[in-house]
Amino acid sequence: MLVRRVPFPVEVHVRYEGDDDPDKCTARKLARFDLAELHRSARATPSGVVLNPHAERALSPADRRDDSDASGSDTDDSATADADSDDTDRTERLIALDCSWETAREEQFAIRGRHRALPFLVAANPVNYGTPFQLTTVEALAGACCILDEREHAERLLAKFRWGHTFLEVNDEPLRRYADCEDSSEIVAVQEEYLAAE
Ligand SMILES: C[S@@+](CC[C@H](N)C(=O)[O-])C[C@H]1O[C@@H](n2cnc3c(N)ncnc32)[C@H](O)[C@@H]1O
Repeated sequence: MLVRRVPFPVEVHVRYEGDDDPDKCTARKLARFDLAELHRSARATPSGVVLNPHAERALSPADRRDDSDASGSDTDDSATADADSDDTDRTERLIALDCSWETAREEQFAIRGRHRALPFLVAANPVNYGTPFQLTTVEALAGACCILDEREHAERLLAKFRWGHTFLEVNDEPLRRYADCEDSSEIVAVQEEYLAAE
């Protein structure tokens, strides 16, 4: 099957819980620079690709295919899946939930959209440096942009953080390999290699 990838812009949205240290909050900083829109309730948050570490399906380039078969091959896995997404809307929306890791339980992610977990990537922020999977909001959004072939957008987001470029450096190889994958199952196979080497 021919898969056509069309470059189209990514909108960055954050469901902002506000229970984390505001001075260290990466989502607030993104919003200050107009790089993300914060939403105070799930209801006010638009639907899109929800970055959810509890999701069963891994984010993959298939999540932005301009291909009507893509929804059949990589369907929504969440009870909160978007029922009213508009196929003609060419803007991909990435949604993160900014809250403290202590409160980031599964039920917190009751946000409309296609829920996706990020594959193995390590944090580069000073608080969790070197920890796999537990990324800050900006790292998660930037990682997702790279997987969706929007590396420049990732660089724009991370440029506001002193340590931002380190995230792309330490994850350079996996991010490039993930971006070359076809779908979620390929991503998981690549991820296995990194997990085995841990
Ligand atoms: C729990 S919050 C912590 C935010 C932190 N206080 C900050 O200032 O950036 C991080 C958010 O990034 C996204 N995220 C982080 N790691 C992820 C992963 N492995 N898979 C999917 N999403 C992830 C989720 O939306 C998650 O709720």
